[in-house]
Amino acid sequence: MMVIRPIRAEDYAELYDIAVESGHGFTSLPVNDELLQRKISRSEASFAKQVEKPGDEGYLFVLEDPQTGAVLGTSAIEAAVGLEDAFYHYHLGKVVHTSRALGVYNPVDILTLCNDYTGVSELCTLFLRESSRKQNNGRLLSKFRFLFIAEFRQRFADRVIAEMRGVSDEDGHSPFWKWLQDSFFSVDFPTADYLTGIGQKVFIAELMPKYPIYVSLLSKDAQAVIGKVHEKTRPALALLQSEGFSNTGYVDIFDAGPTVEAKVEHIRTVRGSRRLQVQIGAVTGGQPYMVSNTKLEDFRATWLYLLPDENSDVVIIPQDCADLLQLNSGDWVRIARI
Ligand SMILES: CC(C)(COP(=O)(O)OP(=O)(O)OC[C@H]1O[C@@H](n2cnc3c(N)ncnc32)[C@H](O)[C@@H]1OP(=O)(O)O)[C@@H](O)C(=O)NCCC(=O)NCCSC(=O)CCC(=O)O
Ligand SMILES: NC(=[NH2+])NCCC[C@H](N)C(=O)O
Repeated sequence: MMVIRPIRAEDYAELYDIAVESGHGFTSLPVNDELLQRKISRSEASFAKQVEKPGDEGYLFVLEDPQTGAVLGTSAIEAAVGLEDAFYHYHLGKVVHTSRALGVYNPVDILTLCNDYTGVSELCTLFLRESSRKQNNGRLLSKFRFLFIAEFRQRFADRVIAEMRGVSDEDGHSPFWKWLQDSFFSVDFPTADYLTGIGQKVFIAELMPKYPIYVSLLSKDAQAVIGKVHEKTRPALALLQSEGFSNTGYVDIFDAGPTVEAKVEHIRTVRGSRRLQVQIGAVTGGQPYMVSNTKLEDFRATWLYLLPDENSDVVIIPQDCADLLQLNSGDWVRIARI
């Protein structure tokens, strides 16, 4: 059994290793000591804070192997984006150029710079170390966040997005950025992505093309990757799609990776989750479920086989799981199918 828990200061060295492993285009984990330290302390403060509505909180979790204490992956939720500084996207829209007299009808795609997602919650920083990409680790690391959101609903907005990493190669070359770089910026993609990750985003407003861009005027290579995800990000996208997330035309301004969104009330795990009271005992058979306790700073989640009764508010949890999630008989848990 693996366990999800809030990140702690002692996890710094492992978070640093994960930042290195996550590679180019992984905006939220730049390889920068001070920034990674700050991410941990901001997360600790967010879990400790009294919150009535979403603000500048960032909740960063890790997946731990309780047998060894090793940190196997990370997963995070930003309560509300774009409240401190502007949060940009391109929106892929259409205009129709038509002339009845000439019998011409030309629908064309355009990209428009916008801040439409200001104030929404964001899922981010999903990373599982290669050797742990097995069993339900990846599913748990992505989906437990919906148990947390359902449990602490007032801490999040009504809409949730995730920016999926777009196409770039091993050396950090992005076909979409290449076009922007040649025409408007002079820095390379890893530099632009790094500056964004450490919060130095002013250059975007200063240098980004302000007027809508006709997609047909971009290089063919740039056009080909609009709305496409990085090969290694396909499983992350599949997991969110299975929860009902979809793309409505918004793409990343640097690598044109798709942003997906869902209303909290429509997210499959949020809708299907149940709050039940714990009875400790043996479980044989059953179905795979995610389970979390209902604590904030001591939040814990895992997955295991359970046999919840549709008509009862009580669920039987085995002792080892109760220990892992810090549960006693009579405590409340939230469960959902994984
Ligand atoms: C995302 C994870 C954690 C997922 O873990 P695993 O790879 O073990 O997942 P998995 O269980 O094997 O696969 C999850 C689901 O994706 C499907 N799947 C696997 N490979 C696929 C592919 N090439 N194309 C389409 N679907 C694919 C599987 O069938 C499965 O669905 P079924 O179970 O239905 O069969 C990992 O791949 C990872 O760390 N990737 C690299 C980092 C990364 O790019 N992270 C996302 C950045 S973007 C971000 O962070 C924002 C998004 C977010 O926070 O959620
Ligand atoms: N299009 C992008 N590169 N967006 C960033 C993707 C990575 C991921 N959302 C993160 O937390 O960093």
